Amino acid sequence: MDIKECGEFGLIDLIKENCIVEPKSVAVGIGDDAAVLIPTHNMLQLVSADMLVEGVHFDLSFISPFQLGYKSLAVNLSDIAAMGGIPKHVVLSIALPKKINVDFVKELYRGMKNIAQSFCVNIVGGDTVSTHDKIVINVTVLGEVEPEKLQKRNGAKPGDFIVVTGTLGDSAAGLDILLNKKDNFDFAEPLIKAHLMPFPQVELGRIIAKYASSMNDISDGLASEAKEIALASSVDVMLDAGKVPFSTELLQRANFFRKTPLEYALFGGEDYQLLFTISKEKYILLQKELSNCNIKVVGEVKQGTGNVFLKEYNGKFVNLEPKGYNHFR
Ligand SMILES: Nc1ncnc2c1ncn2[C@@H]1O[C@H](COP(=O)(O)OP(=O)(O)OP(=O)(O)O)[C@@H](O)[C@H]1O
Ligand SMILES: Cc1ncc(C[n+]2csc(CCOP(=O)(O)O)c2C)c(N)n1
Ligand SMILES: [Mg+2]
Ligand SMILES: [Mg+2]
Ligand SMILES: [Mg+2]
Repeated sequence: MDIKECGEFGLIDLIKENCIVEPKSVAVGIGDDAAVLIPTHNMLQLVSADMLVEGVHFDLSFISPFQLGYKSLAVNLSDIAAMGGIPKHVVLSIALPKKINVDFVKELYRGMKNIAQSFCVNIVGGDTVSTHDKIVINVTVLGEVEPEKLQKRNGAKPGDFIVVTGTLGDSAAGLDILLNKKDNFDFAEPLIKAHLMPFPQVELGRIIAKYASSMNDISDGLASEAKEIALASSVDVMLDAGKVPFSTELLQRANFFRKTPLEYALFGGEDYQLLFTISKEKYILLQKELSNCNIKVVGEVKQGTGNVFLKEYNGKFVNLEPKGYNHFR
């Protein structure tokens, strides 16, 4: 069905089913001038927003509407994970060209509701408007965190380890495959999945939050995110190239790509893994709690003034420019 037949209100009617998965904290959901939410006693409230623009963040020739819906929420839940919090609600605003098909919108929301359900997040409202050309999706996410678990970017201390979750560079390598329209080899599948459907590290973030001194999620690349922690904490960060964790898919097929795994990890972005600092004593406690350890020390925090240095494979230290993804460069 054409979107013109359905209209703005018909569209909202289609969207509003199955939006509330955890009704205890929602007094009013979709259907009024504003949603009414019931915060949990003694919890700090977190709010964050990230927008996705067609042609900048996604290309409809290689992302399905389901995947786009999923990813739009995933990148936002990742920011709540980076604060050590629990995502609770999302507000979804979409701008759609008139030529779009209603089935596209249904699939988009199926992707959104799929991830919302698995993270027990309510869709409590949004806005629907038309655009002349490109699709724009804006997500505002609301979350909660205990005051003692709140993780900011400014708590890194000299002597801390700097640590990442998961593997890095997969998403940027996956994007390269998609952009260059290379044939889909078996090994490419997990890399492409890392790009199209990143998994926000909420559960790990909750555990790390008990021990870490600062945290960030990796949207713009390791170099850029490390710089944000270094600047906010007024310290220097020393990253060790030899310690950056890579997936076997990326490592074994490194020759296949235009860039090295390290370049993808440092400057690629969209990994949506967590980068955090932690004292050496607390790192031992964290490792004990995470028996199936999916974290890796990639360097150390030193006294300083906001610089990031990289120990290259040859042992030489270089000043690392935060030349990750930057919208206006
Ligand atoms: N247009 C804006 N108006 C007000 N605040 C903004 C605006 N854009 C960004 N911010 C704020 O700037 C800070 C940094 O935002 P930024 O988007 O760089 O972080 P991020 O969401 O973690 O990264 P990314 O967008 O790459 O995932 C946040 O506090 C954010 O709320
Ligand atoms: C078609 C297409 N071209 C390029 C990219 C790469 N890209 C876009 S935004 C971004 C950083 C994160 O965004 P933000 O900082 O806005 O959160 C990256 C790495 C993509 N995903 N799709
Ligand atoms: Mg942002
Ligand atoms: Mg972030
Ligand atoms: Mg960014």
